Amino acid sequence: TIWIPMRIQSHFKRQGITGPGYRPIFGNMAEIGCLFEEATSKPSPLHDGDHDILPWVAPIYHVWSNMYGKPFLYWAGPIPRLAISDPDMIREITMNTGGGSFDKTGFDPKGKILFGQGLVALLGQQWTLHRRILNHPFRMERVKAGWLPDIVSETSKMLKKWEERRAGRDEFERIFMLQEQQMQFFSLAVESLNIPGLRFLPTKNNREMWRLEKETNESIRALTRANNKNRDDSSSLLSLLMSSYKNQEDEEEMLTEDEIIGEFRTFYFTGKETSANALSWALLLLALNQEWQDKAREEVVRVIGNNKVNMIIDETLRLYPPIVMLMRKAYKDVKLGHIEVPAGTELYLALAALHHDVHVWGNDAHKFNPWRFKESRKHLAAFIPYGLGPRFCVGQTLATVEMKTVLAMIIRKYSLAVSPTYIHAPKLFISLEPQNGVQIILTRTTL
Ligand code: HEM
Repeated sequence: TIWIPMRIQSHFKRQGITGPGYRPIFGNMAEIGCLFEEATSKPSPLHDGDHDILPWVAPIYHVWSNMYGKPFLYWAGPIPRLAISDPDMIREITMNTGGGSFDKTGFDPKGKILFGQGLVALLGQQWTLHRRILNHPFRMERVKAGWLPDIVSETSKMLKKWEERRAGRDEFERIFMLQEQQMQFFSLAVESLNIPGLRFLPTKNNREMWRLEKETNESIRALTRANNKNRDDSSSLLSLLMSSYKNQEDEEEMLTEDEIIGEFRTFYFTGKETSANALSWALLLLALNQEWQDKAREEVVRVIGNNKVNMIIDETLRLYPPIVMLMRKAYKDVKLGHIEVPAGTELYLALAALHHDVHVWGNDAHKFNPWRFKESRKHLAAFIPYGLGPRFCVGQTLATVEMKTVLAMIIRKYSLAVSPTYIHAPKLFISLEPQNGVQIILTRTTL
């Protein structure tokens, strides 16, 4: 806790990389806590359509990169973290994830309570097996045949609810609600200091988390069993997860019931939070930019391709990426550009900083300008809301189809304006969310 971190710190210093100094045992955890608290205590201004969100959603990156330059080194307890936003380095790390030098960081056991033991958390052989199976339900043809009708009918129901202002609740909504409560506890646990063994003690919060976990698992188990009886709906995610697949050696591979529950919990979080928040940001940006709303509505009504809707979604994901940073770890001593990175260093890939980098995107980097996506990509790793390399988002096609459909259905029917009660406060909760929601005034279009 003293000698090794000091040695690593000097190793980086010799290469010109500095940062907030190491403090024994706790590293920079106290400063990180303060920076986040300060960031979330005040709303973010939204002057002249300026969406510079870094001070709010990645305050440690914003403050320390200005103080120490890029990249810089900070300490998660006794673990060194190198914070990076250089697209070449990010490409090298993400493309080579799982290849021996870099991989995801071992998953924080606290995360299990939210994600279950699903794809996001797995490494090595187990990840390869799950990913091979899970690629199937998310292919475009499956998304169109299996998910799109549900997306359309659920969105119609939502629009009807907006009109009728009433809410129903079935088993799926119950699981979402349980997961949302779990997220509050998860966030508290992540913000608090990592005391080994604390998560096993029957504290009030831990007991509540265990109860929620048990209830969620039971609800999913009930769904699985019901699905087992009624297997004609072969396109549902659950049925596809319960099917077997042939691997390259022509052997049958199948997930166990517990593995299915783990993946299902992963998807409740990864599938819902990210896309729902991205859609909220897209609605806000459209409400703030009438001219783009009109362009998109015209496109949707006349069914003339969907380039502008795509561009709007990409620009939303650039300005407000639901996943603000990716974490990796160097498992061997590696050379990253000109930097020698010792094994055990964690790599904080500052995705939001990359998306807002004026050197990559120009002086209007913080402005909403979907036109920028008309041109071909500047750099493979300049725009990576879904990640890059082998661990890129398995649900990307589903998310894109879902967001396009929902957005198109909303703007076809309503014109949007930001409510005067809206307070702009982007917050990194687990994904990037509007801290106080997005209040929008909907007016029925005459179309
Ligand atoms: C706007 C919506 C979404 C965004 C921005 C997003 C973003 C991401 C990103 C950045 C990663 C890579 C994480 C890393 O490299 O460490 C990822 C992975 C993942 N995403 Fe998404 N995602 C979205 C929607 C979805 C949906 C709809 C699903 C499923 C229903 C999903 C399931 C997953 C899973 C399971 C992984 C882990 C993949 C693996 O490790 O092999 N995501 N997502």
